[in-house]
Amino acid sequence: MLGRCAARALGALRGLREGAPPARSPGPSRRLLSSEKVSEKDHSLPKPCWSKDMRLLFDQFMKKCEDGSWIHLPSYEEIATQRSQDFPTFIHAYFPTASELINQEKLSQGRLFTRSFEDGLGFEYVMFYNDAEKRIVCVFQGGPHLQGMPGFFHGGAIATMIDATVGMNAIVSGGIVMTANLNINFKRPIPLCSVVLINSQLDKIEGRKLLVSCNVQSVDEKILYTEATSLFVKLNPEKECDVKELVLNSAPPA
Ligand SMILES: CCCCC/C=C\C/C=C\CCCCCCCC(=O)SCCNC(=O)CCNC(=O)[C@H](O)C(C)(C)COP(=O)(O)OP(=O)(O)OC[C@H]1O[C@@H](n2cnc3c(N)ncnc32)[C@H](O)[C@@H]1OP(=O)(O)O
Repeated sequence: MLGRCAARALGALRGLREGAPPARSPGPSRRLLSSEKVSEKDHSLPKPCWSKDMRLLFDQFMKKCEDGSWIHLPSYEEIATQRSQDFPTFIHAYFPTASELINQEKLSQGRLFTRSFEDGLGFEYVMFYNDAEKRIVCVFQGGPHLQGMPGFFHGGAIATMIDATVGMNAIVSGGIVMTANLNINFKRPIPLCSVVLINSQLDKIEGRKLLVSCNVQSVDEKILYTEATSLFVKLNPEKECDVKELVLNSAPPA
């Protein structure tokens, strides 16, 4: 049985994408621009650009999902709740001072950074969650536009995927969190366009703080490329209940 946070985060991930209507149609505070083209594609499913290693690992983990011990996490270009009319309310509740600085039009163009590249050129990845072990494994295939030193991934690209993986682990365990601290040891350079496994583990929850660690390994687990520890902090707990209800429970329009 999934915990409340995990169930809600998974609901938010799947939410509006499975045929369910949005909480309310976009109102004056959240009009879609004509230039907006949001793909509804679940990017965590096999694509022609995925390598043999990536497909093999995807199949292996999907097999592990059959008994329910692992869960495949879908992934879209924007989080489901971002389209809700209530999203600006959500932003304001959590970031009362910063919300004035956010341009609503630009917000409506927001895309998840890791899903904003053309297929195969940037971040191709799929995550699997094990609730009993509080683990998330990310199978990551980086594309040629993530180059740093010629022939290798840019450290910032690796940091991004680590943040996304440990961040997802913290979200499913803690709800709405932000990265407070991320420490990375780059031990070996990662060859460009290779597939790696990012193994993350929730180590501890101390009040609002969640500590998550991870390593990045080659698919045969023989090379340890990177190790990281992170601290996530749950946001604004006093306001969490009502805002979470508002944003995450997508009630159909009356
Ligand atoms: C909307 C619905 C969501 C559903 C999601 C569903 C799907 C998601 C799909 C995709 C998501 C992909 C995942 C991506 C993850 C990426 C995450 C990020 O990159 S976040 C961006 C980078 N981070 C930031 O910008 C954060 C900036 N910092 C802050 O906003 C604040 O500092 C804070 C982290 C929020 C903490 O501030 P706050 O006032 O709330 O807390 P305190 O300062 O009082 O601290 C609390 C506690 O923590 C300790 N702390 C804080 N910071 C640090 C630190 N850097 N190092 C060590 N300790 C720290 C502090 O000492 C306090 O401790 P204690 O209570 O013991 O005193």
